[in-house]
Amino acid sequence: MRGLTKTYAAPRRWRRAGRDAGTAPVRASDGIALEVSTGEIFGLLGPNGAGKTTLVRQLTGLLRPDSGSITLLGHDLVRHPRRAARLLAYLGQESTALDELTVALAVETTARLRGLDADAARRERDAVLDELGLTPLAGRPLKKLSGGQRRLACVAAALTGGRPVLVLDEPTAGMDPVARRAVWAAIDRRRAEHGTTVVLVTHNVIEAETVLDRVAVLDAGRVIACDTPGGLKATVGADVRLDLVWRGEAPLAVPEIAELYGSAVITGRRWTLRLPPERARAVVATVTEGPAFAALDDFTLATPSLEDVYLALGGRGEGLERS
Ligand SMILES: Nc1ncnc2c1ncn2[C@@H]1O[C@H](COP(=O)(O)OP(=O)(O)OP(=O)(O)O)[C@@H](O)[C@H]1O
Repeated sequence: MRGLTKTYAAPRRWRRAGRDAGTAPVRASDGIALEVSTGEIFGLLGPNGAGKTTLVRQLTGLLRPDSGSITLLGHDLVRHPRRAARLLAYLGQESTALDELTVALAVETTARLRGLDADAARRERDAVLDELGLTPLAGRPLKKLSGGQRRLACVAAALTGGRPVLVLDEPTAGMDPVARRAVWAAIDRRRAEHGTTVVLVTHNVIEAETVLDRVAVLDAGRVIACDTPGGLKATVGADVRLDLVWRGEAPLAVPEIAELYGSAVITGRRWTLRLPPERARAVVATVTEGPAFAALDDFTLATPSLEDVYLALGGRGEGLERS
């Protein structure tokens, strides 16, 4: 992608009414340039409204950019947007098209639509349902599943047909940890066995750190950083994060604790501190004995995460998931 821009006009009826709120056009892609290599698991990370879905809808040929170019496996997708459907599998945020079908039929039909013959489609259906732990739900209509189960069935459909590129918009949203891990493993396996390229939108920092080769951090339609998770983390330096959760009031009578008061980010009973490792060790020694320990409910010490990178780059951390 080169120089991609997309501006959403304010709805005409709002402009006519001359309302102030929401009448400004929104530049949802603001000169985006990204190169994703074959076989890469590439992530788009950012809070609500950062422009991730707008970007993947352009990549999948569903939304025309105002300017810029997109080349996918040698095809110009701005000039020929329909070619995207033959090259990639797209899992959008909402997938209601398959709702009336059973899980098995949804997967099998998708495989057939992607050109597999009847036998191959059935074999692939059985394999992917097994891989994602969906076999017990195979006969249930999607509309009668829980949100997480339905999402998992949609992932199963997206994985069928052996498309060389997968574009997945928050594939694990609403899933429990077992389902999430099954999805991450299935994605990883396709990359290892078939060199599949994956573009994955996520709010989930753990997902980003676990499965992504590289990640682009988006904010207000721009790429504000792009690197491996490790490379991004190295940019925030060696400080570690210490979270202290007090049972009630913080023990400010302990001088070492009172000293930290000014530099802590306080959320209810939780103090979050960013400290050099040496200093963090000294604070841990203080809080694990005497009156400070008596006042302590819980603590965690962690090396920098992508969340820290995101905050250091000026992103708003509240949109990110940490589980
Ligand atoms: N059809 C539309 N018309 C007008 N504005 C839109 C439209 N779709 C999105 N926007 C605006 O464009 C910006 C980017 O939206 P987009 O859906 O791409 O964000 P996102 O990063 O995918 O967010 P989320 O994490 O909530 O899915 C937002 O400010 C949004 O309000």
